[in-house]
Amino acid sequence: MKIRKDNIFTIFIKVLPDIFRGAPVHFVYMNVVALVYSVLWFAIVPANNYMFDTLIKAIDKQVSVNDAIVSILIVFVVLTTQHIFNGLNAYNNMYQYFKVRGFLHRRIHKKIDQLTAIDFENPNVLTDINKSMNGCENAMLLVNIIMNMLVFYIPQLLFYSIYFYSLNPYLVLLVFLIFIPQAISSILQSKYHVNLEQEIAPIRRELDNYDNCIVGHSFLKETRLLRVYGYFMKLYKNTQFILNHKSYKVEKKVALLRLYMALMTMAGYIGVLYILLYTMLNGSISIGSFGAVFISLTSLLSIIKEITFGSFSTLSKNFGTVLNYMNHMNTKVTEKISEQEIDFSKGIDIRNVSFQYPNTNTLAIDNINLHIRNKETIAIVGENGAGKSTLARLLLGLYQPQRGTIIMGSVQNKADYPYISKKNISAVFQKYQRYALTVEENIRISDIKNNYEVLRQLQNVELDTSSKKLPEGLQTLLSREFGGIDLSGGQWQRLAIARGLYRIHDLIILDEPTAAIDPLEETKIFKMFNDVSKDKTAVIITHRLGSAKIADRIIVMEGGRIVEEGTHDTLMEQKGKYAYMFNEQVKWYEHEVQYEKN
Ligand SMILES: Nc1ncnc2c1ncn2[C@@H]1O[C@H](COP(=O)(O)OP(=O)(O)OP(=O)(O)O)[C@@H](O)[C@H]1O
Repeated sequence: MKIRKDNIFTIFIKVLPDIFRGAPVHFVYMNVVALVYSVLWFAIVPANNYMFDTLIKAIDKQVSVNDAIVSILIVFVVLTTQHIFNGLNAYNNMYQYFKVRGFLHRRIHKKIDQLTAIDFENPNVLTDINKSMNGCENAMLLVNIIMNMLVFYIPQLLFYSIYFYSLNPYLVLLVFLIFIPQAISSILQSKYHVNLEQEIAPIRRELDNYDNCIVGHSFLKETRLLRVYGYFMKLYKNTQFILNHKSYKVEKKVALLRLYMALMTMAGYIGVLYILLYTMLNGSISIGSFGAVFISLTSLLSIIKEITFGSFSTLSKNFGTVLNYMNHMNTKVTEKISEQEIDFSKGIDIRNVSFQYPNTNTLAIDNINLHIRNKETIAIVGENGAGKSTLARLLLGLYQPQRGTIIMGSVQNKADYPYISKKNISAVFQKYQRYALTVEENIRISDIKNNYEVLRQLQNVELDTSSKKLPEGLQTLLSREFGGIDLSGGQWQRLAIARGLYRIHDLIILDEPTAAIDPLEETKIFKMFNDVSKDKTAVIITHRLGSAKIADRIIVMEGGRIVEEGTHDTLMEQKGKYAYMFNEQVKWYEHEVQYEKN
């Protein structure tokens, strides 16, 4: 749900509970301190008034020197207490900022966790996430600024108004005339900045992407080797130019607006001084009152400036990102039913399943029908882009098919069916993750509470755990960035497979996790995998057809469809696509062996 029509105050009401919940006691304490500070801030005006009048009377000997000293002391005490509360205020703001920021970040992460895998294939969702991270801190700022208005600035204006009214009612009118142009300016600025934020958020994400390509650790080796620094730098510069150009245009408009409004404020200021002088000269107010008001005018003007140029301008600049935060928190998430154990005794039924990625116009999976028997090992083969990984993700329930149903026991995966986390499913992906954790944590990450046989899984995948390779055994940290060691690509893949096997499962999917392992080793791993998965349902996706032979059945995919299926022998007899691909691979290996011999 996109929030479009909200204004600063309705958004304030909506985000207030979030900010309050982040640090409730502190929120109350902070605002009480700000209110007391507000009273003290104003108290200097009557204190000055009293001091000036007493000093003038002391010169005329109407009061004693002691009275004069007391009047100065009063000003001194008010000023000192003001400073103390100012410090308290600053400290409170800082403390509350860190506490609430942590709380809001956790909320955003929780929300992201509720999104489904397919949401992440949608660029708009990625943009929203990026924008909401900016927005959450600004949501905090928005609440703090408005609360500050309510407990500090508005009481100030009220005190000043009463005081000025008591001197001359016209003074109040003029003060508000100073304020109005500033308020109009702030509303307009807010509008400009909201529009700007909506426009530049995708550009900023693009810029971050190029930035990552230039300085990101994972890109470094490839970008250095390919010498593409210049290429990305050019893209970065162009995008930055567009971003800056759009921002400059809006900032220029805002600067002009502020200039006009500042001129109007100055006119009002001169008006107030004129009335004051006139009122003093006709004897309606004392010299002390004139002095106190004259000094307080500077203070009042700084308050109005702070409200409009400072607080309101910050608010208006960042208002757009707060809307993004709200939009993200209001994103409709697929209804999630807590974890369930799936009954695979009747196998898996894939019925008329079709699937299309967001923002594409072709089907990645095109009307697939397949029954996978319980404890069967299926190999899925096919050329790049045939739909193998997409089918795997549908089986895992990461994506929901737009048409058709996948039935696993009592659970169905189909459009608009509630999302269910599955307890007894495991997988190893093509792009598995390399966690900067210890070896043991890398394996146990999905089930950290239980201590199954980590070592056995490492032996299964034949990962060398000797002290030469892993100086601290299972507790060896795998990350150079944090002072640990790194593994080779093949070793990381073995570790990822061990992680997949470690998770208790009845269905396991290996989506080509063996690309960095040589063909002979891969066959060995698949044989081992076949042994340990005898009583499990297993799906293996591979490009090396020699490895597919170990499966009970081979599925050949092309253009999102199943074009052949059977055992290795029956498929070879059919002399179709599989036989062709297999023979081509054999020829290639024979050629490689011959080449090695020569
Ligand atoms: N995130 C995505 N967004 C849009 N289209 C996608 C996305 N991922 C895959 N596709 C498209 O869906 C089709 C199937 O892709 P898929 O990754 O399932 O193929 P595959 O058989 O696993 O390929 P490979 O062997 O190269 O891994 C392809 O046409 C691909 O371009």
